[in-house]
Amino acid sequence: MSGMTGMGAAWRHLRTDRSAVGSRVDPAVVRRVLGAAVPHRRLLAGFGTVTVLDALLVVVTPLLVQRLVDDGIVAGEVGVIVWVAVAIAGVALVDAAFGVLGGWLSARIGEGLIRDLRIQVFGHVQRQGLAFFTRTQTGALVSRLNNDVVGAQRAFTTVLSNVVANSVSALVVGITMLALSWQVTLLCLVMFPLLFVVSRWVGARLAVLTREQMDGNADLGNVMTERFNVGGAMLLKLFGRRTEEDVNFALKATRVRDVGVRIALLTRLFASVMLLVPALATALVYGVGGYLVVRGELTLGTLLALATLLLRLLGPLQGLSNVRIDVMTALVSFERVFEVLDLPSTVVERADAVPLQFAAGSRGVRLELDHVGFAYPDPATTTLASLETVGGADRGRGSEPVLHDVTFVAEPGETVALVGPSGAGKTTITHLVARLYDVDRGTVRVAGHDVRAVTLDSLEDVVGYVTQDSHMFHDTIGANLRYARPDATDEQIWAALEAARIARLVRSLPQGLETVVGDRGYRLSGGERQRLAIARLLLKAPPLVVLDEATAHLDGESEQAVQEALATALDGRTSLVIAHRLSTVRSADQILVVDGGRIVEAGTHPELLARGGLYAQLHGTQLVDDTPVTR
Ligand SMILES: Nc1ncnc2c1ncn2[C@@H]1O[C@H](COP(=O)(O)OP(=O)(O)OP(=O)(O)O)[C@@H](O)[C@H]1O
Repeated sequence: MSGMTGMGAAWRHLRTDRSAVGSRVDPAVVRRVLGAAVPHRRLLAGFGTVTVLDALLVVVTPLLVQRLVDDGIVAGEVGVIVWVAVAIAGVALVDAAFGVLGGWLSARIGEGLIRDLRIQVFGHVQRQGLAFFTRTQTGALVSRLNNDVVGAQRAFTTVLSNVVANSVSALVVGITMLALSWQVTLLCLVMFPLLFVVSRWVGARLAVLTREQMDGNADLGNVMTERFNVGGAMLLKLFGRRTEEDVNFALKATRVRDVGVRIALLTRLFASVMLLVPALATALVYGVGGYLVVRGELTLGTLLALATLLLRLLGPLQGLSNVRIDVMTALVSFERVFEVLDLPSTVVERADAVPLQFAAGSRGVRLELDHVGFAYPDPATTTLASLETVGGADRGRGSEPVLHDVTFVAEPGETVALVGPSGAGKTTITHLVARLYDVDRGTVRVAGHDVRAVTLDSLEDVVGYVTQDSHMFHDTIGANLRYARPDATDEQIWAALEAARIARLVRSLPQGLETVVGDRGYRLSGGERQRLAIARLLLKAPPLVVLDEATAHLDGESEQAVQEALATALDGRTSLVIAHRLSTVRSADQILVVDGGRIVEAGTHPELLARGGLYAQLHGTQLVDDTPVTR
């Protein structure tokens, strides 16, 4: 460690984004960072000790060289030569051992810190309300979880080793050199300011270029991720924009190339200066020192020791000149992580929340919406601007109310169908049932309890959702199903698959339950995916089911399979269904017609038809006639 290359360390600093340096050190952030380090204090103490001892070793070898030359070679004492040479080897061994030990300790501290921060951020993000995820760009969030957390860790251990090791080394080397020959030392030190001037100049320019390069690369990355997925690629093909896309991409790639070339040029310049200054200083040491040796004012050994020490001063001095950048960069990374940790969730479990109780095996639970009013939360409160998908132009503007005075009751075991024009608020109503969002006015009650008064886990156990595009993780069919019920036996899983009319397909797959599905796995058709989601729901067996019926036309056979599976899933449960099919509304106990966020009509199919209102209009245009032609 003591032989650290000044060049590598200096270069890393130059590439550091200096935008952080202008900001102020926030004592609160510093306190939190220290708090995060507390669990690792023993390792930190060990790391500090090893670093200091290692830094002290920097001067030992040059001093041994002095003895070797003066007392051994010049004096013709072979014994001394052997003794000192062995000692030099010993120091090298100890140095190497300290290097390994220090590296291990710093990795333990750093990786431990990453682990702690990752677990905290993951847990916190998981508990965010749905509003957070509708606004947040997944890439930006994942990068925050990966890069910033790693950045915080790296900066933290860098600051530690930089400040401690470099201060001790610079101090010890400086004092030793002065003690050996203050004249030569002062003369050499005159050269060093030149190094700082150049490195600052290059650093300032590189900071700007580095940022440009990062932005440029991120830009390229975004273009690719947005277009190289099924949705984006489809859009590209449907609108025939290939040539424009090529040109746009080429422009961005050119920008990245130009910045890259300029960075390379500055790098070479910097490298040359970094080599030149010590070389000139060495020339000075040998020139002036050699003269002093001839005049008998300096021994040959001392001259050689000075020359060696000089080179060992470079790295620590360079490192110390960048301590502020290191500290600020570390704090900025930490701040960005803390920013995510401090974002409050829109849906929070009350401290006095109780588990939602319902009689096991009951025919569903009662669902009641009581004068519910709702507006989607203001984007400013749901996510961080830096994590948003859109420009955030609507931040802070608040949202218009989407639901007004919505009141209805679904008795245990009843099916309530929601129908209405697009954008009327049907999906929004379903979101309020499992508290994906909180109401602004009125109350949502499940089994007689206000959903805000019960624990989120117990509420999630009671309510099951099957959406049009139910998500499957990139995992096996078995694992996806067990997500609903980890202790399910294979028999129970097959029973659920059977009931969801998908068992035959799973059996026909070569790997059966072990078949990997999801984004990058086996391509399930719309109908298959929905039936698998129904099987998952059946395993969970919630007494209240929220269902968004498929609007897409499936082929006759899957259509019938999905309908049968749904009939099984809803049987004996309370259900709230966004209905798109005639068969569903006909069999529903109650149909609610939603328009402009209000329930404008309610009743059974014949009642509403007879009324001749909005339902009668929608009936002909919006509902898929899937009733078998038996009449
Ligand atoms: N996450 C959201 N943030 C802000 N506004 C939203 C959000 N989701 C939906 N809206 C708005 O709320 C209103 C109701 O939307 P909702 O999705 O509930 O309608 P819907 O009846 O289910 O429509 P569709 O049948 O087309 O799915 C719409 O004006 C919509 O733009």
